[in-house]
Amino acid sequence: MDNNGNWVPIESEGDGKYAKELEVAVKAVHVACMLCQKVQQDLIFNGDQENVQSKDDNSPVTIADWSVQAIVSWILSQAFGTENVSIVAEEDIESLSKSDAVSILSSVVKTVNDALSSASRFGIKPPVTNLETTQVLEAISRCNSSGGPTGRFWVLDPVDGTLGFVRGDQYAIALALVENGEVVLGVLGCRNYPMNKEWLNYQNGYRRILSRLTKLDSASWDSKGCVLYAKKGSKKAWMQPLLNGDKSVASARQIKVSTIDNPVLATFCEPVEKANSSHLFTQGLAHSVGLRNQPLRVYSMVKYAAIARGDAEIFMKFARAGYKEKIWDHAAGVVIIEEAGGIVTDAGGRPLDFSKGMYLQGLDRGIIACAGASLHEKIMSAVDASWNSSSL
Ligand SMILES: Nc1ncnc2c1ncn2[C@@H]1O[C@H](COP(=O)(O)OS(=O)(=O)O)[C@@H](OP(=O)(O)O)[C@H]1O
Ligand SMILES: [Mg+2]
Ligand SMILES: [Mg+2]
Ligand SMILES: [Mg+2]
Repeated sequence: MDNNGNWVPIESEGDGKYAKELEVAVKAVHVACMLCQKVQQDLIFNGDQENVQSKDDNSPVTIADWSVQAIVSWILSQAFGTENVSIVAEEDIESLSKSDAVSILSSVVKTVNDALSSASRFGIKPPVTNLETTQVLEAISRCNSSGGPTGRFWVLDPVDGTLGFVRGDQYAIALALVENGEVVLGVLGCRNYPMNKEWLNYQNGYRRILSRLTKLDSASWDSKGCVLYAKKGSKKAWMQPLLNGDKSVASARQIKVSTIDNPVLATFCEPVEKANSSHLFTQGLAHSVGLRNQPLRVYSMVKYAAIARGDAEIFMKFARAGYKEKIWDHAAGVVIIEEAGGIVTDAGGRPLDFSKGMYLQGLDRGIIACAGASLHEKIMSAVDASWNSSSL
């Protein structure tokens, strides 16, 4: 919102640097949110379980993950020219190209073309004719950059929190632009994170609220969700309601982190799965710092969105020893929190390093994001005090 409390359009953001990149990225994420909503609805309400596969590490991947990667890659290439677009992204086409994946591949191609046929509602020019299977596979596999310290590349997590996605819960579409090792733009699409924060109350479970609401009023489910974005150095982060496709440019309002700096009043969020972050360690840490509120366990980078919007004050992730964090799980969220006024570092207080390829190399123990410096210092000291006695 501007100083008078009005919503302002996306074009008014900043000095014009990266303006086209931001505009295209935000539109692409809106299209991707629409695509995901349709796939999740089919998955949950029609039980289309054949559209969920298991990767070698047993983590899930769905037609939405591949379709979003294809569509974002295609939109970026159309806007900037294939030769100018380099993308580091989570998915590849190995399993999609196998002979037993014919049906899932055709679902991906159909999902991509269906979404592209509605893309003009979001200001994206669709292809003249439907994309062929080979074009879809090519768009997915073009996202094969390995990142690094120089030049410009996009970082895409087509569906972050795929587990939440298949469970009918929270997930995010995360797109960032990195230049010379620094994240310069971040966009997060949170289809199931309403503008109104009450819905993030995990003690009730998103899915339960969803099913109750869907019975009562399916129209209001359709209008939920938000897209957050920020440009490095602007000191501003923005939130748009998800477009229903009736306007090509939505207005946005500025978001800021919470002003709460007293741990007694603060809320921390963390991954839902114990396998992804030690709940035992954060429980001890929370106790020692004096955090009283129950942790908000949320799938995906919606946790970063919650900090940036001021709905929670602390995010912690302590993965098991040996796990290497991927840049696409953090890039967009980090710049959005920082520009909203917050701090994101590893447990040693160093900024996350996006310049060393697809992994966050040299990460010290875990990730700590806070609304303010005083909370951040308290958490870091508590980690130091309890680390050696932990089994991490
Ligand atoms: N073992 C392990 N430890 C830590 N992190 C892991 C691990 N395995 C996977 N991942 C990555 O975690 C991403 C999901 O993180 P979340 O914070 O959403 O976790 S949770 O589902 O809420 O528990 C998830 O992102 P998506 O694959 O995009 O869903 C993974 O990149
Ligand atoms: Mg992810
Ligand atoms: Mg993912
Ligand atoms: Mg995954």
